[in-house]
Amino acid sequence: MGEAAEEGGGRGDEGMAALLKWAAHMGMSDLPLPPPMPSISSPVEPSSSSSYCLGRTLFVSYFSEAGGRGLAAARDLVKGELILRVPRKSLFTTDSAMADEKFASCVKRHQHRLSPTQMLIVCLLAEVEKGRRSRWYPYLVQLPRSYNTLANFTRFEVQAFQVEDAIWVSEKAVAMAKSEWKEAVGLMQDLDLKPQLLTFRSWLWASATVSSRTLHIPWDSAGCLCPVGDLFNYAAPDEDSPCEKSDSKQETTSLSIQLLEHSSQEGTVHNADQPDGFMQRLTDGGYEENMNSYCFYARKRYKKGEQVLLGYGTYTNLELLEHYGFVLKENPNDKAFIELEAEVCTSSSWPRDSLYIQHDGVPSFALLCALRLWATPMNLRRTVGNRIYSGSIVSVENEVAIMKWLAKHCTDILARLKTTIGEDSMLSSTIDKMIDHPSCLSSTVVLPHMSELREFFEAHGLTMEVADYIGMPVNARRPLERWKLAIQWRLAYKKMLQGCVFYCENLICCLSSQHV
Ligand SMILES: C[S@@+](CC[C@H](N)C(=O)[O-])C[C@H]1O[C@@H](n2cnc3c(N)ncnc32)[C@H](O)[C@@H]1O
Repeated sequence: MGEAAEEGGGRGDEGMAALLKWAAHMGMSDLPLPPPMPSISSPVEPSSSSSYCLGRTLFVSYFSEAGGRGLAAARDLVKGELILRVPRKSLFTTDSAMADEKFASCVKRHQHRLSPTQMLIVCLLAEVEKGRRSRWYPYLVQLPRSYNTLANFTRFEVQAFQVEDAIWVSEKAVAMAKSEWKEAVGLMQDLDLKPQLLTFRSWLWASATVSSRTLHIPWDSAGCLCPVGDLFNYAAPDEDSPCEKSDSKQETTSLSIQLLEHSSQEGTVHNADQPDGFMQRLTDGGYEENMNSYCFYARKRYKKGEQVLLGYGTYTNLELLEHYGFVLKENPNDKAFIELEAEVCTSSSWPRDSLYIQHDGVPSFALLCALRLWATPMNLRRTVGNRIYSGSIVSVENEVAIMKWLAKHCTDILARLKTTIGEDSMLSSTIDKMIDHPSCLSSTVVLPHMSELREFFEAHGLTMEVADYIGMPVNARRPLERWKLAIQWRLAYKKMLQGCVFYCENLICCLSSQHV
């Protein structure tokens, strides 16, 4: 997308200022209700202090450690208060594009063959083609130019995951993107889109835009693109928030903000029991029919200048990578799936996806139950079944046996993976240096990683020697970033397994001393 912004950057200050001016014109506001008179409104206006300011509440800023470009609090914010309202007319949906009759009649001929998400992707590409004629032009030019979602990973980058499960998920994401593109090409040709927009590359861009930026709306399962509202970066949902613990995700919307359970006329609900004076909301955003707008609320207190974050949903690191193109260093919802003997899975009725190691190294409840049952002699399983399902251990012997088995199993898996935790950490910081200082390669390269580095260069048609001499090519930045993401992912995976070994060894120690 020639004119779109670099992720986290933008087409300079002017582009962002133009977007915010456009947002003000479209009626975006930090006020709960549309003001009665335009003259006394407080729209999202570039203020005199900063052209990046949205009304009195938010401003666009850059956060190198959490998401790049994002939104910050322009004043102290109270938990639960409305911070941004985006009117329906500025949301980009399939419906918006279908307002054009010629476009709509062409699309309808293909509609039954394409999913709602494919339709939205086509609509986005058609809107991009309009260039300056598009109503959303100031928004479209601020979209990232490229993404690091899984479907963009090359063969080398996919192999860098090392773990079979992750490789399989990535290959599936790449294959899915290709087949969805092939299904949609006929419609795009009928719409007479420019050849440049018919390519798989353009499709990947548009589908990653939809995957990483859409919000849930009740009338279209593909969701909507929400200008300015999609500048909020992600923080994992708080562990104490009841609905955010839920595993359920919106299938097709990516910033999967569930609908607000209720909303008052003013958009905030007073509740004397809450320290902040606001009813605790179940979510931090949603489409509100009575406001005819997408509304965003502060999920917690924010100090002036702090980044304001949104909980898109509960995701593992692999899911974050698949849909959004990033991983969290500390992700309380991350999970490590390990190979299990068929009998472990069949010995209990727990679904396979509930058998995993948690981010802190502790085996999931279901995994513990399944292992306890598996380690119980067949003829006793029925007798102890109830105890196991209520979370109790069967016996010290049984518990020690499964802990020993699990610790050994994790150790064996770690030993089979090509690199160690230490090597991955070093490689990750080497890549950081290569990204930051592409011209001084030889001083940044650390010897243990020569073979993987060599493979990286070969995958990009370079030799180490040439790259060392001329430095990293500028266009290697994105591949380096994706490679680093794969390494960060496998590092987090290995740490979970190592954490599990520690957990098991500790428990064995405790149980053995108690038993004695
Ligand atoms: C809805 S957009 C948020 C705004 C985005 N930073 C921008 O510049 O347009 C979601 C994207 O922001 C980035 N992002 C959001 N939260 C992040 C986080 N906690 N860490 C790293 N990247 C994040 C990811 O690239 C993700 O796909």
